[in-house]
Amino acid sequence: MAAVNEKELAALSKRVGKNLSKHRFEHCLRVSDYAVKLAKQNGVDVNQAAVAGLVHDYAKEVSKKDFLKKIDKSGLNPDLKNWGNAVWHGVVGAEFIKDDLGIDDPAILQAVRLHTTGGTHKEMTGLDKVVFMADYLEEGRDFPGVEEARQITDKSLDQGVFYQLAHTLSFLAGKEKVIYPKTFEAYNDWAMYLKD
Ligand SMILES: Nc1ncnc2c1ncn2[C@@H]1O[C@H](COP(=O)(O)OP(=O)(O)O)[C@@H](O)[C@H]1O
Repeated sequence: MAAVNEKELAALSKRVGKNLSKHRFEHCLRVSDYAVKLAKQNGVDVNQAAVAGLVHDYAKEVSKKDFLKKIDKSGLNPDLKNWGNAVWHGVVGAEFIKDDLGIDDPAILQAVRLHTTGGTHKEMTGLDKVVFMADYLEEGRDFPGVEEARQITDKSLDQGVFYQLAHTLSFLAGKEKVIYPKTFEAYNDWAMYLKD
């Protein structure tokens, strides 16, 4: 991707901020910063990391009605309609980012699509992993184990991805929540990949 200068990033940031509450926007700014840090550590394009981190939750506050409309308009799999905001804001959110913000870099859009669910080790690019982990580890996060997760990720981005998948599955199951199957598939794939 062409380099994004400070001015372009500031303009994008303003547009993202208009679509989000203050606390959500501040999370996006921190995810962007953490994504840049992880990108530098892992030889990933820093511009793409900054932009993908900034926009990853752009659609987080979109209404159910507008998500359902977008699924139809963008020709996405109608099965998505059976899910909710947790899945939509990434998978369908990428369509809002393309249509409203004019971001058409497929690498950035994919990182947004995968930022909640993760994906298999073959599917996830360095950028996808950086954004997935930055969302989990940004400086405002304070769940038990976050420091351990940061240390693991500093040593190995792949181990960080696996840690997050395992802990998110266990967290959601502990709360008896519905879990999007892609995350199970991703977990099994990473377990086989890293443990063999
Ligand atoms: N595989 C999954 N299936 C269903 N819900 C999930 C899954 N993974 C995460 N979630 C939940 O979706 C919500 C959004 O998560 P996430 O996208 O990681 O946060 P953010 O909104 O900061 O980007 C959280 O409540 C999280 O617990």
